[in-house]
Amino acid sequence: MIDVTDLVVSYGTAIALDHVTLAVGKGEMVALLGPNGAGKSTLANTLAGLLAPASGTVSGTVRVEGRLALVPEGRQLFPDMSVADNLALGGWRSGQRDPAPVYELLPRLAELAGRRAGVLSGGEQQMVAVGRALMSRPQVLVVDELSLGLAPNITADLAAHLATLNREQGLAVLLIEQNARLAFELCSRAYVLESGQVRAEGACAELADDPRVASAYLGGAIT
Ligand SMILES: Nc1ncnc2c1ncn2[C@@H]1O[C@H](COP(=O)(O)OP(=O)(O)OP(=O)(O)O)[C@@H](O)[C@H]1O
Repeated sequence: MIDVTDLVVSYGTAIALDHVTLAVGKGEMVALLGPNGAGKSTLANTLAGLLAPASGTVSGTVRVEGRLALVPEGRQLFPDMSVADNLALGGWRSGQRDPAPVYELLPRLAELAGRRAGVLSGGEQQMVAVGRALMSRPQVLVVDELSLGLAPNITADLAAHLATLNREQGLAVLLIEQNARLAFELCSRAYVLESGQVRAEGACAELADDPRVASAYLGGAIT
């Protein structure tokens, strides 16, 4: 669903992604781990076509099959708009107006529909961000830091929703996370990005035993 080959993205002279190659197959859940500044959001934004041409230069190949939707870092909701209107914006490009399928998956959103997004809790806002992405009926979802600022039980609840979508609807997911434990629970494969380079990749079960990866979880450099 996602095929990235030799991707280089730089901001002026600063290289954010340095010859990155990665893939997400049909129905796969794949994790992308890495410390702050590794280039994770740059990759997410490149995949979603959000990289402003003026801010970055790009080379390499990015191929996406089907519709890709992004749950951006920090949710990026419109705080003064209602939950229903935030969801509607997610369906704007695909012409999908009916939120019923999203309410069916995330029933709490139906209860929150009339509330202003800005007054919701962090977990509720993240649920809106996930719901908004699902409004476009994507075949592949890129989630940039699901767990950011959320309590573990809220994160686990949202993660369970993603796992259900993957299992029941074959939604492919690229889960960008700093919480490696969560990523390894959900995903079968992972990549570790550091300083813009893929420094480790493989099955989560194997990566979890790799001391270099353990060091990356703690924010240290991979040697
Ligand atoms: N618009 C921009 N202009 C200049 N430099 C940028 C821009 N966006 C990101 N960078 C730089 O590119 C590098 C990668 O940033 P990016 O946000 O992709 O990392 P990240 O892994 O998502 O980090 P975090 O986990 O902290 O969100 C960083 O050094 C960052 O300072």
